[in-house]
Amino acid sequence: MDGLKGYGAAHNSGTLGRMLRVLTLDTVSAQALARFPAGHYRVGAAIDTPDAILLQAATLDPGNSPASLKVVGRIGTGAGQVDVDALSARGIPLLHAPSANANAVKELVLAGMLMAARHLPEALAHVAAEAAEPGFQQRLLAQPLRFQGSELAGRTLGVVGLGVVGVQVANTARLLGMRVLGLDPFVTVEGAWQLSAEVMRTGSINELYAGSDFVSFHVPLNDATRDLFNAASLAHVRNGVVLVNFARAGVVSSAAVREGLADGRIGRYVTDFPEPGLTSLDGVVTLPHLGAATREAAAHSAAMVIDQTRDYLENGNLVNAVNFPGLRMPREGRARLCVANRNQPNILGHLTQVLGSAGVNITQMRNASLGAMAYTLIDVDDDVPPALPSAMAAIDGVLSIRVI
Ligand SMILES: NC(=O)c1ccc[n+]([C@@H]2O[C@H](COP(=O)([O-])OP(=O)(O)OC[C@H]3O[C@@H](n4cnc5c(N)ncnc54)[C@H](O)[C@@H]3O)[C@@H](O)[C@H]2O)c1
Ligand SMILES: O=C(O)CC[C@@H](O)C(=O)O
Repeated sequence: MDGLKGYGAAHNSGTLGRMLRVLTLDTVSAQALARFPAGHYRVGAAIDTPDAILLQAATLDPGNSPASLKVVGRIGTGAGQVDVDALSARGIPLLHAPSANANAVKELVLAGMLMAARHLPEALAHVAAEAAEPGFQQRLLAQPLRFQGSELAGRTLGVVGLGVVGVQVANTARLLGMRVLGLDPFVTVEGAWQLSAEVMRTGSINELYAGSDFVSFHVPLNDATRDLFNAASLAHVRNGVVLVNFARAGVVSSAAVREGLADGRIGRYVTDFPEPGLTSLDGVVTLPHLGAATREAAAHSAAMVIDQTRDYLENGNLVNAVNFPGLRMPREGRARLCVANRNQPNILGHLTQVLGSAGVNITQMRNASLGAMAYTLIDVDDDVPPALPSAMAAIDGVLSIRVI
């Protein structure tokens, strides 16, 4: 049976009139879970027929998940181990917390720059090696300039990608007295508003390389950004540049890093992603993907995802979905219809026709699309007749429908 489009499955009449059920597949802090009001939600690791699933690293096979499921919240950034296409096909949004870890990443990027500028990995290794032998204090203190480094203030940082992390890195580097060059051909209005006016825009990535002592990458990995830094980039960098990569391993070509380190055009490569053939090289500082690994990022992320999950279940509002557009509408009227559908012609026409035929008057309506997916909120003045949701669910392209 296609329980997903049927009235009794994807349609959830009277969401607020009954206890909502949230299954947690990973540990979520009790403090964050307290954001679900106890009188209205049952939350736990052994909840059957859940309305929502919360997870962080757990794998979710949407094909095997319950018909009652209406939304999945991922405590983190991006889809993690979730099959997004399979969720989309069921009209189920996957919510995440894209900005919750930005401060954590920014702080570690700065730590990475300081590690490189002050030769901290070598200094720490030296202390550890010396400490095994007697008299180490005198020997260590007798060589104050052995690890002489340079300060960040006065140096130039190039930031590639001015999204939530890149903007924070750029702004904080300015506060530390660095000159900052930025590049992002697709910067959002929000990103531009957040960015310090003292960050200088560059016209091309090679111009950014040519002017920077440090280059930090903050772009997503996709076909356009794979090997964004490559062998040809080496011709443009300042001699001894420090490359910082907390984005994804594939954004910086490991072959180009090896070549640049060998002839000194790259002074250091600081990365959050261990890679065979790179991690053991002199000049490479590798962290084990620690960028977002703070208690604060986990707490912000859980709080954001829980609030968004509640807003979706209680009001149908969609905020930070990986697979559906954002859409919010203040509540009006007696009931709200929430329709997830494919982005194809005339679905709205069919929906309004079904409503009109049932004599139900629309108070207000909003629709938005993202790629192949669309989402529609319809507030109505009248009670929704019991047969109406199944009539809507039968429209070609409608993936799920709820009445709340
Ligand atoms: N190390 C970690 O733990 C960690 C944590 C969070 C994010 N990340 C990585 O960092 C990346 C950036 O994170 P974010 O939250 O700032 O993402 P974001 O989506 O807010 O920002 C990415 C920015 O890159 C820009 N961009 C895309 N293609 C570009 C190109 N070719 N040149 C220049 N700019 C380009 C986009 O316009 C956007 O502004 C993520 O995609 C992820 O891969 C890593
Ligand atoms: O949320 C996550 O799983 C990690 C997010 C972050 O570390 C990333 O690398 O994008």
